Amino acid sequence: MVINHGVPENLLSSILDGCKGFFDLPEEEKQEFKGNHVLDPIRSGTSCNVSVEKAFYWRDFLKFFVHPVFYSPTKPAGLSEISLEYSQRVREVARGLLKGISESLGLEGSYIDKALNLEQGKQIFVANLYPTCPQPELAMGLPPHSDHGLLTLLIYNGIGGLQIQHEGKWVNVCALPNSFLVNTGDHLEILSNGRYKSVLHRAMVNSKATRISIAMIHGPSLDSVVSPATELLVSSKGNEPAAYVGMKYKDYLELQQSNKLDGKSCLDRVRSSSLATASVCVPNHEGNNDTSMIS
Ligand SMILES: O=C(O)CCC(=O)C(=O)O
Ligand SMILES: [Fe+2]
Repeated sequence: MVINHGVPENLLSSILDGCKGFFDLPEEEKQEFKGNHVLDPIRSGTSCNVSVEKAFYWRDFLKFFVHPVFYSPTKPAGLSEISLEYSQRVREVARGLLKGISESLGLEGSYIDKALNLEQGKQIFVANLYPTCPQPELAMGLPPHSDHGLLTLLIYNGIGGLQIQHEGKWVNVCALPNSFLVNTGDHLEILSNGRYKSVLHRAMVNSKATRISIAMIHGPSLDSVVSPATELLVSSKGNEPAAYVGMKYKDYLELQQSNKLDGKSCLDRVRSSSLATASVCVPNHEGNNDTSMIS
């Protein structure tokens, strides 16, 4: 959790209000921003009432790319301006954290920035709406997953629901007002050769109050091939094997989003140990893919 981050409180509440305004639009207006493919810059949709393998998911979403090129839905009025400002401010916080993380790994502060070309880094705005659910025990907002990027900075409207897995148990996460919850993503795990682990998390629903969360994902540039930092693999104590094979971030995104969301199964595909038995293959988008479940 990050406090004292410098992003004004009124910007946090305006962006949450702006997203609520989007979800409150009439269905046909939201349809204009539906999108289809995982790399469409704006996508929205619902998984409320959809049964995927006996589990009911209860969530509407809006996702749009905000960097290196800024996109935003044109409705409701004002959302585009607020989301531009919010995205820029949060991006600065994320870059600051990545500088500290680089240093914590014994690397130069600018290491991650340079190695993964963060000037062109993919930043994705994901708004989630979890309406009140009559039978929350039968439904889930988002199933267990890890985020694909480096760091996700999350805010929500004061209604709890996020859980992370810690020592095999699901733990409720409550943030202080106006703070950012920070989840480490798969690409930080890969780059750090497992020194940082991506966080397995899920979102629960409730019967009393509608929850809104905004997850801002910060990833490498789409054409960065990410593998463990070589500097971390050689030391005076000897060489450490690379635990993951390199993959282009764009291919990883497509791989993750064209498969059913299932814990950290996408990361498992690039683990070196799994390569003895399976090959990493990138989908061709012709299958029955549900890309709505993952950020
Ligand atoms: O709603 C939440 O708290 C979690 C959202 C999330 O994990 C995501 O959008 O990837
Ligand atoms: Fe997530």
